Amino acid sequence: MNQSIKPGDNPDLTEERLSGTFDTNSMAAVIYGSDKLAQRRREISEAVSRIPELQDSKPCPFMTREEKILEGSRKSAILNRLLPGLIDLDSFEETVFIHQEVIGIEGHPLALHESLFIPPIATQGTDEQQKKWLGRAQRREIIGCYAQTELGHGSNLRALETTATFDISSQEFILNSPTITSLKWWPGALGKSANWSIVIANLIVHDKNHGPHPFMVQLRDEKSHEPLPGITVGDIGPKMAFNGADNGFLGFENYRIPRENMLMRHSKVTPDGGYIRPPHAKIGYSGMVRVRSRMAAEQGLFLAHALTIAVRYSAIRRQGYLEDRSREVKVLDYQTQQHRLFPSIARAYAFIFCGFETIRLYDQLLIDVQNGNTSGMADLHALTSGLKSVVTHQTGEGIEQARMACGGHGYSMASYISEIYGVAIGGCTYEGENMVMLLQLARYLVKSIEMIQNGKSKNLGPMVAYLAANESEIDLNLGPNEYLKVFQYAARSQAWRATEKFQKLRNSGMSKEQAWNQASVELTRASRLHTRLYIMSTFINHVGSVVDQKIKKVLIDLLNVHITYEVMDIGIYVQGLLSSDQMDLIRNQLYVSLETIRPNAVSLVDSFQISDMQLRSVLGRRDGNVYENLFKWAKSCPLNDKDVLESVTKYLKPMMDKSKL
Ligand SMILES: CC/C=C\C/C=C\C/C=C\C/C=C\C/C=C\C/C=C\CCC(=O)SCCNC(=O)CCNC(=O)[C@H](O)C(C)(C)COP(=O)(O)OP(=O)(O)OC[C@H]1O[C@@H](n2cnc3c(N)ncnc32)[C@H](O)[C@@H]1OP(=O)(O)O
Ligand SMILES: Cc1cc2nc3c(=O)[nH]c(=O)nc-3n(C[C@H](O)[C@H](O)[C@H](O)COP(=O)(O)OP(=O)(O)OC[C@H]3O[C@@H](n4cnc5c(N)ncnc54)[C@H](O)[C@@H]3O)c2cc1C
Repeated sequence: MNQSIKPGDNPDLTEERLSGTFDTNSMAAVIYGSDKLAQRRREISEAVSRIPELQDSKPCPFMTREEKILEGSRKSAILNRLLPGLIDLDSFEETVFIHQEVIGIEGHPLALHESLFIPPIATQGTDEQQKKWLGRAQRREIIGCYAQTELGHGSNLRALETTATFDISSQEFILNSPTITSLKWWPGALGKSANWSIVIANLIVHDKNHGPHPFMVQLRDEKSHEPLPGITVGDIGPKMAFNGADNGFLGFENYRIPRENMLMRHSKVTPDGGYIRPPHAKIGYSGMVRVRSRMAAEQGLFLAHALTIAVRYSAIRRQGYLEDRSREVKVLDYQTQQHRLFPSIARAYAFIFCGFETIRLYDQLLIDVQNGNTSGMADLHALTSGLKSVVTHQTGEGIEQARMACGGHGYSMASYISEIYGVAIGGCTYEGENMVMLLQLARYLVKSIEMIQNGKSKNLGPMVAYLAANESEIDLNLGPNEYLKVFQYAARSQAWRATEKFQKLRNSGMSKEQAWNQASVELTRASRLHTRLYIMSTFINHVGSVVDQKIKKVLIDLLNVHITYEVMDIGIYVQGLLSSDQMDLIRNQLYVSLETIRPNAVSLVDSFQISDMQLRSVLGRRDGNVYENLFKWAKSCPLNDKDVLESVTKYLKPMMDKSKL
């Protein structure tokens, strides 16, 4: 049963919901990992909807940037007061969820406090440092951000220029931004809101540069909020989206902090200027791995937002005819519309399933690292580097298709899809530019193939074991596991092709760096295929583990959309494996699977259970009453406050008057 049906809804949408074959609350439990977690989301949405001061003061598209920041701060402050009665304060998921519900996706002053400021203190701070700052941060007595990227460098962390020089005599670090390009640039909440920051700076002791390390740095006076002497700070200006956040710039001039402000759980500077190395050279990068490990689920949900809007709207939008000339059809009945939307629904489910898996893997790694075992770091770094890149890219594509699927109204901010798109595609850049991260995964793939070449296949981890197989024929009776083999073939042959290209260039006498650069397009292709294979295999395993038979049936239908679409999409890589007859068969299976999923399309997006408040879309309203509300929305546009604007009285009217003879 679809739990979204209510009296007064658009009958076309009710019809869709009645045709669903499964219970949407049960599907939500599978999406979010348990009935309890799904139920908590519903309870929080319900509780928030009853609190008048948490409602939007006006639609976000009608707000200026200053109003967005003000509104985000107003709601953050109210939430901080109300949170203990609304959520489990120890749950990061609930904290993120309630902020997104109440404030939305356009960013706010605390958006990075929970995800980038608190975690480094908790994982890289010593027990004393945690005692000093963690409680204050959690109670929000201080607001923090994460300042790593600089005007001149974001990707290449080795080239960061900010310095933290240890002064033994005063037992302080002296922070400096020696050049214009060394200004910190981009950190969210830095511009106007944060008064503390984790700052990544090159640690210099006795004239030796030990590379980037994290420091706790106070930026603003805790009473006046004025920048402290030696600090230059401000907002970097409007962005493509995410304008409720104040991304900022930051410079230091001989700014001193106590020795105890370097986060010293792993690397240490002793009072006499001794340097103690961390147990793994890249342990300081683990905050980034944490965020990347959460991005697949986060992005899957961005895609889910856009699809909820586009699928619901496509079910109430009637345009053109099929057989019956007496009534126009729902645009959702067109095969092209289904082909545009349904594979993305499948991807959204796949990304969320994968995303919860990588969050679990990260949590396990954290425990291992705290116990001194860093052996899993390289694997998770490679996995999350590829996953964040593929998922953000495909999410962006899917959201843009969802916008176009809504025709003209998709282009209006009333659909809200452009904001979702703008925020989501930021993910292609932040936490590691996608190409750069694909190349990180490629290093891992090349190393794996080199192990095979050196006769050490048995040392390969489970995620790359397929690289050593030798599949060259596929059974025509294609089930999920055969599709997986097709994908393995594609990923494997591309990984070998790219590696061999790199090796050939090396053998021709080229330097490692040049050879890598000349092979890099092929290498990024290998990384994408490897990651898409991982997503597919996680999806298959997840569906296999579902117990509720009605849910399992529809997930198998969705999986069929996914695997057929994905294999068609990589046709060029499987030409040596599949005949044109086999490709035709797969193409037809895709069309059949689109038809099979059609009656459940609305129920599948309803199962994401994204409330109207969170969706902030006139087109995507749960009740489907779009047209009257679009008219209401347009009338409430501030431009319509007056019939005759100054633009007319001051310029257009005099121009027209002058033109009259
Ligand atoms: C309360 C409110 C809560 C929630 C808010 C609610 C609603 C919000 C709604 C929506 C949110 C939406 C959007 C969010 C908005 C904003 C964005 C958020 C965050 C963005 C933050 C940032 O962007 S922070 C900056 C991130 N920067 C980067 O990612 C930089 C990328 N570069 C790098 O990571 C590195 O430079 C590098 C990895 C590319 C290269 O590093 P390096 O040169 O040092 O290494 P090498 O390439 O030489 O590699 C050497 C070997 O090291 C291995 N390696 C590298 N990294 C790691 C690692 N992390 N772990 C393990 N191993 C690693 C590498 O593989 C090499 O190994 P070899 O064996 O091959 O030698
Ligand atoms: C919305 C948003 C929020 C952000 N929030 C934060 C934050 O809170 N804190 C923070 O510190 N930073 C933040 N950032 C910054 C972000 O992390 C960086 O912008 C990102 O890591 C990319 O670095 P870059 O800007 O230097 O890109 P560049 O590296 O300059 O990328 C430009 C081009 O060069 C290519 N390129 C670069 N290096 C290589 C290479 N080795 N091989 C091949 N191609 C390469 C890239 O692929 C890209 O096409 C944020 C950015 C955005 C957009």
